[in-house]
Amino acid sequence: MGQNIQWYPGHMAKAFRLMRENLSLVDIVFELVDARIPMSSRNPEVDKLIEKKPRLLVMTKADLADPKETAAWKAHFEKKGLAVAVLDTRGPKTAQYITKAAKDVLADKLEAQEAKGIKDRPIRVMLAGIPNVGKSTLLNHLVQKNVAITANKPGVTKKVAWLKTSTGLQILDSPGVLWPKFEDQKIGQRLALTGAVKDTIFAKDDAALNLLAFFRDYNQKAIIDRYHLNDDAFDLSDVDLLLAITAKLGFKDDYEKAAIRMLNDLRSGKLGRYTLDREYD
Ligand SMILES: Nc1nc2c(ncn2[C@@H]2O[C@H](COP(=O)(O)OP(=O)(O)OP(=O)(O)O)[C@@H](O)[C@H]2O)c(=O)[nH]1
Repeated sequence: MGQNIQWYPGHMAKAFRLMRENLSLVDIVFELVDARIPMSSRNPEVDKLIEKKPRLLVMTKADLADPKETAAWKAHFEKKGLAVAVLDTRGPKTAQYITKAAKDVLADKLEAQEAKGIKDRPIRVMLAGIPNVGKSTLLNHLVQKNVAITANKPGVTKKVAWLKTSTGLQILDSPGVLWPKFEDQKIGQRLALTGAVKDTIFAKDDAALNLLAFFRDYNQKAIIDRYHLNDDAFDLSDVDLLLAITAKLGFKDDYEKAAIRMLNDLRSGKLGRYTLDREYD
């Protein structure tokens, strides 16, 4: 994985096909979404793709998101019938927590297996999500000892690699990469602010102006404190505010440099916890 991917219809069709092929091999899909953008980081096609396969919606990066909003989103998804796990992926209890959540989703199936005398069969999992949502981090965290086991994929000679967790899961070595919804401008802006899409697609100063517009409604104090501005700084327009911050940072009139600093501050949590998606559809 690594670099963010630019999506074209051909890429999308291929990613879709790869996921669909592997779907029959697993018991459950972990659909990862970024807790700061639980709607914007979801793929519109995912319901159609996963269909009736058991699913756990995993909200990653919860340590960066606003806890009140995360709770509201969790309740919203649960109301729609989805099982939800909320994570700081790097937390010490991740493996136990996520395993229990998966077992809860599969409770009926596991009970039926037990009635037939099948015990301790591993639960096979596919991770799926848009770039940068935390798929590799979760995988690495779950699989502490890198024990890869391979098995023949039915019907094809290609081997499938499974990674074992200490908690009885087997995770498909290659996560499903889903594409975000670039078409909607508002969603594109939020993907850019959280770093989910390549920086080069967006003008940094536009992104910084979006950031300021968001904090104008959300939390002016976070900006005022971080950049040592006057209490009435938000009387300025977003553009003048960006210039004021540029000057405060000592960058003279290089507002692009200031914009980069602000985006880094936002993404690393230096402007506090925040959730950009706040309308529940
Ligand atoms: N703060 C925080 N950072 C996280 C969390 N999960 C992942 N990250 C960070 O997010 C970045 C992206 O994580 P990856 O695991 O590479 O994401 P990915 O989905 O595999 O990304 P692609 O390879 O682009 O598909 C990394 O810098 C991680 O350290 C989390 O729960 N909290």
